[in-house]
Amino acid sequence: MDVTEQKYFSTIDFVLFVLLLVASMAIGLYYALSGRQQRTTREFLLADQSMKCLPLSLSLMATFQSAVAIVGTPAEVFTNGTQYWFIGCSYILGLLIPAHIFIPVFYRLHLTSAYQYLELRFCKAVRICGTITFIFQMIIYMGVGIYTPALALNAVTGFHLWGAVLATGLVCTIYTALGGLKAVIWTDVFQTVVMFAGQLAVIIVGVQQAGGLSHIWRKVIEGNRISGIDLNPDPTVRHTFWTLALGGVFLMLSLYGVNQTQVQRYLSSRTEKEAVMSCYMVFPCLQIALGLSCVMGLVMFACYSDNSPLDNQYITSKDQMVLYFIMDMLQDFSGLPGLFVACLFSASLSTISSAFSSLATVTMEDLIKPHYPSMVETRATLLSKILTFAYGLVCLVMAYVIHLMNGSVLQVTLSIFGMVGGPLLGVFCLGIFFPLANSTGAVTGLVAGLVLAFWVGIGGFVTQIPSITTVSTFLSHSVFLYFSAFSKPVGLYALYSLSYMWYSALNSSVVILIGLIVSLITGPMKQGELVAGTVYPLMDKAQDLMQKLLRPKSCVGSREQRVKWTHLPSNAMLQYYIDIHCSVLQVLIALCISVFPANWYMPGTNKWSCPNREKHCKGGREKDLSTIISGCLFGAGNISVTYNQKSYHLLVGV
Ligand SMILES: O=C(O)CCCC[C@@H]1SC[C@@H]2NC(=O)N[C@@H]21
Ligand code: NA
Repeated sequence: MDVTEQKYFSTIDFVLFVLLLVASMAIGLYYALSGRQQRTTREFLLADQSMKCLPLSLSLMATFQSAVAIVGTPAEVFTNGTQYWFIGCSYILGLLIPAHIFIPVFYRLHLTSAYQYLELRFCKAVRICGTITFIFQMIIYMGVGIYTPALALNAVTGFHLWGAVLATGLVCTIYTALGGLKAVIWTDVFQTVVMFAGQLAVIIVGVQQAGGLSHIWRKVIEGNRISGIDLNPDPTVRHTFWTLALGGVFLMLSLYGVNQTQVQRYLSSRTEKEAVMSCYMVFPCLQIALGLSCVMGLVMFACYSDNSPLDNQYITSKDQMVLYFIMDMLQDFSGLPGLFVACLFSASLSTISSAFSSLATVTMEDLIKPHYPSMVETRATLLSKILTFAYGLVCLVMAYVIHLMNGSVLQVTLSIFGMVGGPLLGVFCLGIFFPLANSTGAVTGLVAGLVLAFWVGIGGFVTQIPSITTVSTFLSHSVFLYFSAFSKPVGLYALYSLSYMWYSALNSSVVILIGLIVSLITGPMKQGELVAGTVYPLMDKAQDLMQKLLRPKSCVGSREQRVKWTHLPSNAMLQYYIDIHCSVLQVLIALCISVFPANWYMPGTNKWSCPNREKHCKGGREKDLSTIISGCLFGAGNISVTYNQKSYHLLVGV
């Protein structure tokens, strides 16, 4: 970044940033000194199982909303348009399945660590593999999480890079190590408020600075940044409706279904019902967070579409775009840059603190306690605190490693989730949905899934690097050039060019497939061998649901079966909630289809019609029959309200 363009922090900006760190530390210390001073592991690691659904839902959302999303999503929208916004469609199934399948299974087994489930269902080896895989995933993720905001801040305001990393890392480690999960959850709540406030303030002022909504809308339409629904089924296309809405479901399940950081929060809630409700309440929070960062990307595009700071070399990577936008457009509003930086670091702190506490929990519960069963509580808690501190230092080292890599932080992060979280999701699904799966199958599947994941993930990464350094990449590159002559990557290159949004789906499916095959070969589990409660009766539940749908009057299933599963939110409300969600989604999709210009994939003709880029395409906007049908299908939102056992269907055709 050239010196003339260097922007500096005003005093009030700096004060706001320091205030955030002090407030976070204060909340952490409050919980360290209040209550029973975090004396037992149940209190330190599970917040005494006293959490209510509101703070839980904000903490659940904050955990996987780090500076990566705050910086990476606007950069994604600025560069590629709003296609990424469709990942919001994956939040419905991505939260409903955890709420009604994973939470009931984990909560009723009274676990502390999600990986205890793997020992109950399979054996200790599977649990250890799962724990180590999780530790690996979260250490990398923490590195990205702590490095991203410091890098962005340094690049634009000259703020000392490692000073910011150290400040964040130390503050976070101290309040997490002292205050435990309760401190982490309440600081997450505070930091979520700062995150939303910061983004909203910047958008409001940014819209005004960019010349108002109508001007922004015109620039964005001209720049074709409002991407409609891209129904292209090709899995190698980076972002399509399918890679985001479907591939995204697997990504969400790996995070909100089986990731220890979230499972620990579900287990820290007072009752199972509170945990389910907190999962439901995450949905609007995630949609707001996604919407705010996408809108910020559009506002940025309206400001810089004709003179992008990337082109004039003011910044080196597109992930610095957001900070540049803040310092360039909002420089005169002293305090606003400071508020946004506080928002950025809130995102970072809330994620890293959650990662620390979950890492300390699994290390304690899965790797240490089994070897020292007679360890007294106070020593175990002290050890957990020391572990938290140790992970803090590991995180700083990881930040340096990330410093050496380069590339879009959002894509790197989601790829890591897919490569590591995907196989973990697979082994949990193998255990929960397939009673015949045995331990050999689980271990083989997990290892095979991880090997494939890294092969495809790194292969995909390598084949995208333009600079050819070693012979092997040279070979792969020249081979790639050879294949690309056919305009469609084939064989290995089809695998390498798979969209990173499919990694979670591919890897979890491979783990399940291999796990089942190996289990069948080595002798499947007998029904009697299963530990009660470790398998979700998918078939009976599906049968129940079908019967309920077909015969709404009669209450299906025997009394104890209904008791077993119906203490979740009452069926009527649940039914209502699900219907409203699906209907709203369908109407939304129909609106997108009918309102926004879209690239239509003409199945069978391998042709595209691109409506508002007349200059490029011949025939203007012709929509083929299948698209119209899909539009109507999506459009017919059927809002069915179930009220005291009678259901009223309101057919909304768009
Ligand atoms: O921001 C991060 O730290 C990670 C990137 C976002 C992770 C996924 S994307 C889908 C879901 N929505 C979120 O806000 N986070 C998760
Ligand atoms: Na966060």
